[in-house]
Amino acid sequence: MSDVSRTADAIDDVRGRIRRAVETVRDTTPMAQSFTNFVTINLVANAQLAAGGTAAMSFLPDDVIDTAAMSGADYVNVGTLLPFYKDALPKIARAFRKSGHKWVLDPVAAGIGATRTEILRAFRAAPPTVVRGNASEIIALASMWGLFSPDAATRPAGVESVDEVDSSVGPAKLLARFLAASAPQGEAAVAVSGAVDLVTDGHAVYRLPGGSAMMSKITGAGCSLGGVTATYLAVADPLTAALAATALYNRAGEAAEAVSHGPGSFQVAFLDALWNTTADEVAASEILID
Ligand SMILES: Nc1ncnc2c1ncn2[C@@H]1O[C@H](COP(=O)(O)OP(=O)(O)O)[C@@H](O)[C@H]1O
Ligand SMILES: Cc1ncsc1CCOP(=O)(O)O
Ligand SMILES: [Mg+2]
Repeated sequence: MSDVSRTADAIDDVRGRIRRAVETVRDTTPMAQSFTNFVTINLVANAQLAAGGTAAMSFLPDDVIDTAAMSGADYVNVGTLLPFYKDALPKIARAFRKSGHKWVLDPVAAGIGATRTEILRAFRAAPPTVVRGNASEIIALASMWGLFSPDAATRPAGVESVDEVDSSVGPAKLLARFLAASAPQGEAAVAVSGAVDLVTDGHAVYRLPGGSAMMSKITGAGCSLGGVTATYLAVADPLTAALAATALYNRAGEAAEAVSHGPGSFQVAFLDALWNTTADEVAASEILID
């Protein structure tokens, strides 16, 4: 078989898995619990509902750990931190590891602040199944876990990326391999968002163009993408979950841009589009494999 037909077969297989993940979420309404920031918590829950899942938000370790037993996967986002999170989050991560519970980490603003760095460093010993972030966050996390040495020009960012998605390919692959080697199921994924999104399982690199620049004019497009990735992770393998959520976001962003007039109406239209975009439309998304 030629390389071209092998790649075509691989893409067909990926498209089938994406379609099934989107349909299974809509058919089975899985719960994905979140421990997330105060800024965008409402959009995360609404996006999970619009994608077809259900949401549950909590910050208390005993509550999160008990609810995880009923949750297909969890979402942890370190965007806004409180002092007690320094103990709570590593405790929660260790409990997830012990029970083999799948979870998505969004390392918002990785590299900023001693408390955030301490929490993110602690996750190295009890790692997530999927990391989803912008390019700067992925580079910073891979660097603080000692998987990669950034050049002197790399600097910590706030919640917005200061790096191009392409500059995160190496760190994203190293991070995904580390996660897979630590995962009870032996599989993991890293998703990097931007104008052209990138998803990797540590071996293949998938690029997904599309979406809308308006997604960076509302707060929480990235956070809610992480929450919806957890919704798909409840029913699918990590790579499929990351690809399905990323592709759904790109199609929904385009649909919302076409009917909205600014950030306010864009957010409303975007939730409608998460609900209305079909599994076939998500699966037919342009996907380029390296
Ligand atoms: N310029 C852009 N063009 C198209 N889509 C974009 C653009 N910027 C961000 N997005 C989309 O917005 C969502 C959030 O990505 P991003 O803004 O990188 O996350 P974060 O908010 O965590 O920094 C993703 O679905 C991404 O594809
Ligand atoms: C503005 C802000 N500040 C702390 S968390 C947060 C939300 C970030 O959301 P996103 O990463 O989805 O843009
Ligand atoms: Mg973000």
